[in-house]
Amino acid sequence: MNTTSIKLTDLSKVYGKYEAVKNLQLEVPRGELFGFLGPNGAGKTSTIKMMTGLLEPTKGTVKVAGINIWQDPLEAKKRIAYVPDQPNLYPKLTGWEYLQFIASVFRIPNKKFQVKAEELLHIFSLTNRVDELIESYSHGMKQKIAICGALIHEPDVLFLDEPTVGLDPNSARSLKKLLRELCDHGMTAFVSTHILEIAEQMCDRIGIILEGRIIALGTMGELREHKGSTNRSLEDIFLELTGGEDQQALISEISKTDQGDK
Ligand SMILES: Nc1ncnc2c1ncn2[C@@H]1O[C@H](COP(=O)(O)OP(=O)(O)OP(=O)(O)O)[C@@H](O)[C@H]1O
Repeated sequence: MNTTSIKLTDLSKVYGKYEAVKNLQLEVPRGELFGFLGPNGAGKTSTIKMMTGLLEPTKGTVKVAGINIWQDPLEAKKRIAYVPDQPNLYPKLTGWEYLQFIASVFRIPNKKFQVKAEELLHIFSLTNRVDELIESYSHGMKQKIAICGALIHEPDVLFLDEPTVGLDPNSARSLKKLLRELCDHGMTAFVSTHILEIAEQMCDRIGIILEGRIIALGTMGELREHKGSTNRSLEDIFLELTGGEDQQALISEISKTDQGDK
């Protein structure tokens, strides 16, 4: 059985003359909850879009669930789901109609759809709002219905861009718990986030991307070991690796000077 769920080989993206993603090599095994971190502009969204068939790579290959997404996009897309940070929904559909629409695209039998949809809506406390138009939903509710839509066809690989931004603490906790359970049952999740606490708490492995290259990869324990200390937080490691520590020191210096000036 092939246990590699995502495989990137030499994946690169050049915009004009700017190399945004540089020769990425990465393997994510089946069932892993992988956290993809990096500062603004590091290349996270470009990478995820290439992995989900939305942006053509300049060079290199992406395999998801053993399928090359650029050679066999239809087959690959049956196995994956992607929730962008600003999901595109249909405002004039109700939440239930939206889920029905997704289920029809994936040809899910009605009975199976009903059970799955009700289960997901319950997890995200949307059951009572499902007959309202999506345009009346709050930002967090829109995000939650997008996540329900992504999970309705039980994808092998789920890509999430900043999934907890806009979610209240209860919903964020439900999402974390659900992702863990789904990954324990064999789904693979590739989650890009700026919220380091989330990556630290829930991801099996973390990859840090900077200027288009993966500069660190491993479990929290491995990242700490690599940096030579067992009790460092992901924030410390991230800031050190991405050069944010210098900025942090500068900010402290400036704020000291400001206070001294008063
Ligand atoms: N369509 C485009 N044309 C030109 N340059 C682009 C385009 N899309 C992204 N870039 C550039 O590529 C680099 C990587 O962008 P990308 O959106 O992948 O980063 P990111 O890590 O997702 O950033 P953020 O955390 O701010 O969302 C940035 O320098 C960005 O300006």
